[in-house]
Amino acid sequence: CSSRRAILYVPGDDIRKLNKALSLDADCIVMDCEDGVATNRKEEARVTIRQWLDEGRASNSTSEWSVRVNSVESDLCKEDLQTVLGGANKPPTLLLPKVESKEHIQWHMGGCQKINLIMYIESARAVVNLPDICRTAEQLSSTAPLKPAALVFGSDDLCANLGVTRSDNGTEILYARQKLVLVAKAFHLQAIDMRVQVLCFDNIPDLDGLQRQCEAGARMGYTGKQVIHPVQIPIVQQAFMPTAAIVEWAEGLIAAFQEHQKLGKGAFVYKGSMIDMPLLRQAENIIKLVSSNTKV
Ligand SMILES: CC(=O)SCCNC(=O)CCNC(=O)[C@H](O)C(C)(C)COP(=O)(O)OP(=O)(O)OC[C@H]1O[C@@H](n2cnc3c(N)ncnc32)[C@H](O)[C@@H]1OP(=O)(O)O
Ligand SMILES: O=CC(=O)O
Ligand SMILES: [Mg+2]
Repeated sequence: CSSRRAILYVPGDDIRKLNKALSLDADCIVMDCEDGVATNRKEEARVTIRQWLDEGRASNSTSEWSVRVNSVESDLCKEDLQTVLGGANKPPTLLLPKVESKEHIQWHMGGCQKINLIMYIESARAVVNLPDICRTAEQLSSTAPLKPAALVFGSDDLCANLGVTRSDNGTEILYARQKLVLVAKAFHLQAIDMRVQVLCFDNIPDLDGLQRQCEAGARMGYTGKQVIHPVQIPIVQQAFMPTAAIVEWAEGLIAAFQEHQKLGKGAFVYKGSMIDMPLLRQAENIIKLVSSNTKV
């Protein structure tokens, strides 16, 4: 499956921004019913999203047009699901915020079309229960029309839940950020990183800061990031795409590895480094990442 590098939030009730998103190149567009939508606009958001799906408005877009519903514990989730999934044209991916326990994903949906499920981890309870949540999602996916696809690190809600004042690099929530990647990999889920908290000074987004945070996330094993503004999309997409030099290194390493295997050598030196099986796996990861990213 292709990985979602830049996932862009668009408030589901904001038709101007939805139209704008048609011209953008985000990997995944999240039509939001949750925190980007005012409480008195929730119905407007779900109805607008249903209309977009019914009319196939994004059918020519190369982005994945998905929907974030409200959390199971809000009073809004059931109605969101009924409206958003209650038509012939279903979104390919559903994002479920504030998943806290396995009980939150033990809910049912009608229909037989498989829908990707992206789960938000954004509270202390969710971080503690994370393996249990993923295991339950995996088990349910054999019978439910849901296919667990990714975990999102919801740093804003996590900070609010913990009472944390976050610095730019997020040291205060590093443990949770790393735990999410670890558990995601254990359950073959994509790990999608936190959004940058500070967007701008005088309305000029801090794109260098964004780039640095993407690179740090990529080093930790994240392969995508949440964004809220169009200018952030290309920075994120590029940061989560290996450079040509790295791809060349990986291809060369794989070829050299195969040659040395034929010679009966499991370890050898390539471009000044000792290479053995784990390095081959790293090189294969890079090639896999390139082929799973359809947009450049
Ligand atoms: C923690 C979380 O859960 S994050 C998710 C919840 N938050 C959100 O969804 C916020 C999403 N982002 C936004 O709503 C906006 O970017 C804001 C409110 C922060 C700023 O909006 P604006 O003041 O309109 O920004 P700005 O003037 O720089 O926008 C430039 C252009 O990009 C468009 N744009 C801005 N953000 C978005 C977006 N998220 N999606 C699509 N288009 C957008 C604007 O409509 C404008 O286009 P236009 O001139 O053709 O109308
Ligand atoms: O939903 C995202 C978050 O950071 O909270
Ligand atoms: Mg959140």
